[in-house]
Amino acid sequence: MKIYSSDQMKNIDFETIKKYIPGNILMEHAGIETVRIIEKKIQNLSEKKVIVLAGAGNNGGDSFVVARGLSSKVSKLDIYFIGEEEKLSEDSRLNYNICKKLNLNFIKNFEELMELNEKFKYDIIIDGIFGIGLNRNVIGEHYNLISFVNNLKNKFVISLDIPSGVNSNTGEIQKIGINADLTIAYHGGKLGHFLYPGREYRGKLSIVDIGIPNIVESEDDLDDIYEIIKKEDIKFKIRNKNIHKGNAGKVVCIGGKTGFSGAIYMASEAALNSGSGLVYSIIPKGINTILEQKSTETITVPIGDEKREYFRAIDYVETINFINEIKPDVIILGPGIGREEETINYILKLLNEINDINIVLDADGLYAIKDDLAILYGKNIIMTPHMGEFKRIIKSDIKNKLEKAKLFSENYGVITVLKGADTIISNGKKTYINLTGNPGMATAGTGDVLAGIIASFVGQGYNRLEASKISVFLHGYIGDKIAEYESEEGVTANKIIKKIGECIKDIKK
Ligand SMILES: NC(=O)C1=CN([C@@H]2O[C@H](COP(=O)(O)OP(=O)(O)OC[C@H]3O[C@@H](n4cnc5c(N)ncnc54)[C@H](O)[C@@H]3O)[C@@H](O)[C@H]2O)[C@@H](O)CC1
Ligand SMILES: Nc1ncnc2c1ncn2[C@@H]1O[C@H](COP(=O)(O)OP(=O)(O)O)[C@@H](O)[C@H]1O
Ligand SMILES: [K+]
Repeated sequence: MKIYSSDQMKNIDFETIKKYIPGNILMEHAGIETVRIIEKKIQNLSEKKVIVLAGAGNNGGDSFVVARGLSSKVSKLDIYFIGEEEKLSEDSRLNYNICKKLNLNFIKNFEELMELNEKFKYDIIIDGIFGIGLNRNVIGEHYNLISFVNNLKNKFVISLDIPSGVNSNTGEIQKIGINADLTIAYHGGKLGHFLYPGREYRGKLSIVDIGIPNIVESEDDLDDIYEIIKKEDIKFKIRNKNIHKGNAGKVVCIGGKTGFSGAIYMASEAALNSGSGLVYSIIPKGINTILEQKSTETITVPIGDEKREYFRAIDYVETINFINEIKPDVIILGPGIGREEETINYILKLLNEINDINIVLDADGLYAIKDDLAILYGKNIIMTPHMGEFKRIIKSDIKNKLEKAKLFSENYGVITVLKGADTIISNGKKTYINLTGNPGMATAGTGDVLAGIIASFVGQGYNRLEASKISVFLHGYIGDKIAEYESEEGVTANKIIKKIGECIKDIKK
């Protein structure tokens, strides 16, 4: 499902108003649709005492329409306008004046608001303080107002378009944000509704149509496309009836060192359980015995001498020879591989040699390239960093992480799967935010499993972006199933592997 950045949304509003529908009609739609949703969702509405908080922008304008629509349907309604009348936009002023003419009660100042609340105890708060026009940190009287709302007891907070204080592009909180129970968004979801921490602030999300004609978006070919991944967007390919293991996807996992054999084991098992025909694990010989005992279907390919506990640079020759011989569809490079200097050189030498094969670069494979990013150019790479690994690579903080992941993908020609509670997948043009998964997945090895699933789907012929999208959704979906059957605490990487098949079936339904 498509979602929007604030610039895209502003542009859509602008084009609609310029060519087709006046702003005050859009505002009317936004406000009236909001009233309709409130009537549907709030029981005993006629008994409720409502305070409408209106800011100086068009979000405030929407709230004047809501105030007018709700005033006769509730037991008490007051408006607190935090702004200057002279600075209101034409559309907002129109609705402000209607509220005045209707003699709706405007609260004079913050002190009066507190007094009235003491007396009546508002039970519904309409938040029209800021919408997608928020462009700086919230301070002063706005800060105090938001803090006042968040501290109220027994209230139901409804934010118009986006909770005030949440940045609609990044989901970041601009110093303080309204903690909403329900957000009613106009025309479409915004990035800030789905990226944390904004995702936690917005409560339930309802998206309403405000009458923007379809033609506006077809005329406006958006350069960047943002989507959240829905179950119905996941399309698994039908497996060809006469395939054999040699052409059902050949995956090579490269990684492991003493103490970290589990990572490569889990990546390989995840690949197998996602449908790959053949999975090989290239590992330092020193851990071969352990891995052979654990794996039954995976073919282990030990490299180096008996005591070799980690890869050395020279091992790349043997590795490349093997790769040239078996011609895999995809290589996972990095799980459990470690950070020995020799190993880093091994990884860099390998990457220099491999040009046409798909690579999932994970874990310490990402550590190895952190000072040699040019090595990524011209290759078919999916990178799967978590936030810490990504920070190390881009050498900056991860504020505005979506934009940074998108830019990185564009600049280096890779697909970035930036893992977290709101995993972001981008090829630089198209960017997805994933909604599946839960805090139970913050446990050792779940990342290795994801790398294995992604590689498996790449190997089965899905394009890299599609494979990443499907895998991230599926991985989180399985985590959610385990949390539902057992508990979030019960989620482990091994359980995720075991449920891959069942959940693929589930998603196909
Ligand atoms: N006509 C339109 O374009 C439509 C706009 N709509 C509404 O309009 C909203 C966007 O309206 P605006 O662009 O006017 O923006 P907002 O209503 O979000 O507010 C922006 C105003 O707040 C000020 N501001 C921003 N950050 C501030 C801060 N931290 N502290 C104090 N003041 C701050 C800005 O200078 C500006 O005056 C949408 O979210 C939506 O609710 C909808 O009514 C649909 C139609
Ligand atoms: N709070 C969370 N909500 C949803 N998914 C999460 C959460 N925390 C972690 N995950 C997922 O779990 C996986 C963890 O991967 P990673 O950090 O690489 O762990 P490891 O290195 O232990 O395998 C990622 O896919 C991430 O998206
Ligand atoms: K708002």
